[in-house]
Amino acid sequence: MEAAVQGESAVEVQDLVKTYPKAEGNAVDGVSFTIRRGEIFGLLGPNGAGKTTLVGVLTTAVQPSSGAVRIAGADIADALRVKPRIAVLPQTNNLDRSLKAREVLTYHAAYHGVPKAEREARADRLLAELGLADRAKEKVPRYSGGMAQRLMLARALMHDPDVLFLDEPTNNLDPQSRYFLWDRIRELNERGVTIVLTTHDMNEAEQLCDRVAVVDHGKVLVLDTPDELKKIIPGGGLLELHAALPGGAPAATDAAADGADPTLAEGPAADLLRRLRALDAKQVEPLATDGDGESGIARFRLFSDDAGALVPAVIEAVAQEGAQVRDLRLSTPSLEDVFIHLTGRNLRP
Ligand SMILES: Nc1ncnc2c1ncn2[C@@H]1O[C@H](COP(=O)(O)OP(=O)(O)OP(=O)(O)O)[C@@H](O)[C@H]1O
Repeated sequence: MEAAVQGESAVEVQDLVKTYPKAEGNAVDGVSFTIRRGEIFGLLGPNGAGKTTLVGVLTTAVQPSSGAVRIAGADIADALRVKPRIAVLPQTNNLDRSLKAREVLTYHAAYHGVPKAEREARADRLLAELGLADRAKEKVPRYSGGMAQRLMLARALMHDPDVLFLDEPTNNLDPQSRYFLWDRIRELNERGVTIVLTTHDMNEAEQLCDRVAVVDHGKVLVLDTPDELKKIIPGGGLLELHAALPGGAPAATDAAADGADPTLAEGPAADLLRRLRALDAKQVEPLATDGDGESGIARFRLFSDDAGALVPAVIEAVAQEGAQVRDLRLSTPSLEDVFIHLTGRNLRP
């Protein structure tokens, strides 16, 4: 290994910009950050935020417009040096359907110049580790979606990369396959592989990632550990209220779901929201409402350092509106709360 590889940084991104021809604005808009060697790094962002473009640049698939990127010490412009250091687990199955599973692995390693004895041994080890040993001689089309995903992960590891990019790796997997993949990702990381994980699954990011970057409109909005990011939310505690409204008609919170200011709307949900906002919480948020108009259930979240202390006043506010408490839960903000807090609720194109 070269000296640079042994340094602290697996990925260094400086002032990176990517502008697509004829596009409005930059898909990646002046981004700088560092991914440390040996960490599991999460990339979160709404659709169109720029994650795919960013990962495309980091994996040499997309040409940057300006800025600098180094992967394991090598300049991204030097693809011949970068490519052997990285591997990508794509979101869609791009396995060669004419091959048997084990051939997928050995051919890939041969392409990367791994000596024969080593690639044979590595293929057997990876097939065993990924639970595919007894299906190694089957052709790719006979593989289920979950098996294909594991085979693609094995393929990605055949040339022993320093940095592994995973693009929504558990999208469309059943819970068993998801947990299995999470365990393998952790094991790989313990063996020293740096992982860059793009995901829309906030729980996955929270479970796996040492640090997370939230990207939107081509910029990194925040970058920190999941625990630190949760401190962004005003108030360290969360109280979630579900209340059955008098006469249903939860118009106010429907309006909120569309991005309108619910305080402008009329109706029992808006009245209750106003009462809750008068309490000693740092922030009160209406959520989308369940209901059939007859018995609408309005849902609210109150953020406060001491959310438990709000319980009596919340119950009283509900009673004063002639509503009924259906559920009242205390918790701490999740990464999803942070994500919504930073990127909003509006649908992206
Ligand atoms: N080849 C392209 N040509 C022009 N514009 C593009 C191209 N690829 C992406 N874009 C635009 O660049 C912006 C960022 O897109 P990108 O696919 O990188 O976002 P993303 O965060 O990966 O989204 P998703 O979560 O939906 O995959 C979007 O506005 C998108 O429309």
